[in-house]
Amino acid sequence: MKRLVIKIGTSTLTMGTKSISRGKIEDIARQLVELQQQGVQVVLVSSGAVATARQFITIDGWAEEGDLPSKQALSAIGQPKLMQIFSEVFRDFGLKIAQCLLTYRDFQEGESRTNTLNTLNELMKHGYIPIINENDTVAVEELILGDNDKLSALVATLLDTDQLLIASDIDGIYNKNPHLHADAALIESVTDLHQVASFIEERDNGLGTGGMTSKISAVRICFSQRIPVMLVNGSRPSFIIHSLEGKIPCTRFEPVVAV
Ligand SMILES: Nc1ncnc2c1ncn2[C@@H]1O[C@H](COP(=O)(O)OP(=O)(O)O)[C@@H](O)[C@H]1O
Ligand SMILES: N[C@@H](CCC(=O)OP(=O)(O)O)C(=O)O
Repeated sequence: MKRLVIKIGTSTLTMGTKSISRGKIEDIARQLVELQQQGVQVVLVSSGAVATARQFITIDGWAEEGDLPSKQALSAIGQPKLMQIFSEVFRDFGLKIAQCLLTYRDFQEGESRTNTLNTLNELMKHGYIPIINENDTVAVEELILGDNDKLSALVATLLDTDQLLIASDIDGIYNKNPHLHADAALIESVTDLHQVASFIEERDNGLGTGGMTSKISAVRICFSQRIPVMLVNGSRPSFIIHSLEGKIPCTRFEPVVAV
């Protein structure tokens, strides 16, 4: 594999708490060093701006506000602080990072798409890891949907990547929501998205709210360009390397290639 897009959600970065986990960012950095040594180019799509702001801002009422302008403002406050944490931790591992804030519009045919592609390619050519988030000041799609899953799929297709890896708070897709049914069984391999659509049963976890629905939509976008997707549990140590090596349970979405 030469190119890998990895989507890290708020629940992974916070390990389910209210603060960004430096330990988890170290875990990610350690794995990216290993991937770079194997010649893999990595792009991160990372959420966590709003959560980072909530960790630092104590203005009365604000941190708890759920309305869109408050979330946009929190994202603008938290994004540079989040990048500072990435920057400090990744520097200790010798990793070079860059920030790209994008919207869905930047992926439509035209100048923005070309500019985005050129920037990402140039960064990777020079060994920089692009860290992408939605530009929440000018677009609110992902703030409304509550995830960056679609954004990560758009990045994966733009870059014609070999694989998209989505880190979630769960090992993969089950035949029913395991938070609601103790006997739910993990589906390890999916080739037909119609087969799994009926397995989705959402519940709001209060952190990322995109749920399994947005993950399956992201897989659908990737399948349109025959890009495989792995859905893995970001709270597991070494979740990137171990899922790629088949050492931990996860769901692999493999597009069927016509013969
Ligand atoms: N069939 C299913 N299998 C697994 N998870 C499911 C299923 N249906 C709904 N879900 C929900 O999807 C959630 C994962 O998505 P999400 O809440 O967006 O987490 P994250 O932001 O960590 O990616 C699970 O915690 C679970 O509540
Ligand atoms: N772009 C915003 C929100 C995106 C978001 O909530 O995504 P996720 O944590 O993956 O469900 C942020 O960085 O906080």
